[in-house]
Amino acid sequence: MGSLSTLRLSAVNPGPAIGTEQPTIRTTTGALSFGQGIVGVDRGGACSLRAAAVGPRPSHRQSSSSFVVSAESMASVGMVLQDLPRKMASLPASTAAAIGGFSLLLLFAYILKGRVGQRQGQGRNSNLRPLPEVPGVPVLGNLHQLKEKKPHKTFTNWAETYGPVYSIKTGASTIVVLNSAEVAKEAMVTRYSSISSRKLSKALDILTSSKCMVAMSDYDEFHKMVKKYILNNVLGPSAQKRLRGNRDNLVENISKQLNDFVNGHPCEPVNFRRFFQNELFALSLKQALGDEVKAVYVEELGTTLSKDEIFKVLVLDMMHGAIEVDWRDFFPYLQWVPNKAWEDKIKQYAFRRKAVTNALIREQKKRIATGKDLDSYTDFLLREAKTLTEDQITILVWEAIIEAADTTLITTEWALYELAKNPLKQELLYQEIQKVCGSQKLTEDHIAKIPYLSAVFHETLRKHSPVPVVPLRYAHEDTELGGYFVPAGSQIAINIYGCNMDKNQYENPLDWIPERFLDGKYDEADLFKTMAFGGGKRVCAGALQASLISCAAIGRLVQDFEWRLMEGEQDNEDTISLTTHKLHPMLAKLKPRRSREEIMRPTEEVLIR
Ligand code: HEM
Repeated sequence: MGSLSTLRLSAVNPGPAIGTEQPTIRTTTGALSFGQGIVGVDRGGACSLRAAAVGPRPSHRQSSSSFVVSAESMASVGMVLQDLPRKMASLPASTAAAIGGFSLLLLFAYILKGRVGQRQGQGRNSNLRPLPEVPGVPVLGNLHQLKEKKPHKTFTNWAETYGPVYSIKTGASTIVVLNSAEVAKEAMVTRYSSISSRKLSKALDILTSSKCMVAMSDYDEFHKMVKKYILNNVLGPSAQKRLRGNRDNLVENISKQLNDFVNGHPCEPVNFRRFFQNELFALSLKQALGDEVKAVYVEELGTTLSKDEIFKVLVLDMMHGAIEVDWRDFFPYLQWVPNKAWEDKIKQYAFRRKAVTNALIREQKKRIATGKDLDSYTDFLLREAKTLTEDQITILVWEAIIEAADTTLITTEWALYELAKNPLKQELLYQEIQKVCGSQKLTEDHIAKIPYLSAVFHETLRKHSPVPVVPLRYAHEDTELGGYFVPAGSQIAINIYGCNMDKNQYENPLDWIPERFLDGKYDEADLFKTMAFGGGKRVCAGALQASLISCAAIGRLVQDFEWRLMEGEQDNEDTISLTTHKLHPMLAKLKPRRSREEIMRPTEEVLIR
């Protein structure tokens, strides 16, 4: 999919939730509240995050085949662009010559198109202002200015000059970039009916099997159905309650492993990511499949893969695949130029992902055939999702795995980094924890009683927004944003990082100050204080799980250990990848605050609530 011709306009038909169980969370009345946008707000302020129904749009995916990718792993077009100049340089000579021969023609077409476009835009809606444009060069537009690896930062810098809403050109495409919470909210909520679809890069089209997953689909019947499935079975409040044991085990295991490591290697720094990543991946497999996975035989590859190798195929390789550049994305009129090596590479990623996910599902089918049912997404999909094809089930199971395995890690690592860097704030958090927990081990039951813990979590999401740019949306009809005219065919980049760095919204936005969320402006239970989870009908389905895991882990690991950064780690804040992975894993020195026996003893039943 992904071609314009398949987009259909559909009138918004606001309706009740569609049996989808969405987290019910109190929302703030503060400036960042999406109120009626995300959902309906009741009089008491309780806000249930329901996806309102939109007029039916036929699903084109019922028979599509098998490729996927995660929302978090495909955030920004700018990241995709980072490699473009290198890729162009490595083109075969014949291709390069063909492109060179076309450049004059393209230049002419570009100028002509720009003029006509301007006239059309003004003619169509003369009441609205034209968008400010970041000056670029003919043909490339602003592509050459997005070479560096952090487009969200470039976008934020441009906002200083051009304001919170402006347009850029990436080759032949126009992208409207939004950098303030107010205008982002307008795009996600008020104007959603005009910009509810996505136009994917070639790589993403292959890897998502033409938008065949919750996070990458257009807002249609398929999306509503599969979002309901994932919420009811994995991510909604009831499912999270049922799956609580997995999260408790994760926190318990990490604390014990860190303690063993510190006792066994007292002089070595701790690479927290190594422990957390492993446990988080185990949890994501358990939630998706029901069983623990140590290894799996993959018939199509003729080999048995270990858990680490499965992680590589299902998570790491797919992240790389998602940012592979096909320069033809920016110059659709050059689609005819072959790029076979590139296509083969992406298809290979997709093939391996499908083979491994199918092997994992096959194991569960064997289990189910013995009469052993488990509370898992796979069990549900195989049993109940009769309208889905086998390939679609493969993709949806894979989606649940990759989405759980990445962004929660990023948030937790950055939070512990900030706490290790700020000993006074860490001490404050520790004191708050002890006041509430005493000699009990901190669990999820304590989180609501420790506002400073929640403030640490939200301030980390704000400063280190794990998905810095929302996967691009697409305006399928003329619309407006921030009082500017936005022509049909524009792509919309919501720069979450830019919104969270807005000086009008946050004082000293570059500083990490959890206290800013304790000043009474924000409802403590509001999961959406910052823009980090997006908003509106496409709000992150995993926000509840991410906050439970991250808060419980941060709290417990500060309760059990004193964290200090290793020498030289103070300003090690560089990021990599589409999500804001810390480029260098945090290296910390840990000092246990309790005896080994205390850390190893099982967690007590907690009777708070
Ligand atoms: C701190 C952690 C996380 C952050 C910051 C985050 C952020 C986001 C953002 C910004 C979006 C895009 C919203 C849009 O397109 O407007 C999104 C979508 C989504 N996320 Fe997350 N996410 C996190 C964790 C998770 C987890 C743990 C899961 C699942 C296990 C998950 C599942 C999803 C799904 C299914 C969607 C698509 C929702 C839709 O299109 O309707 N996320 N997330």
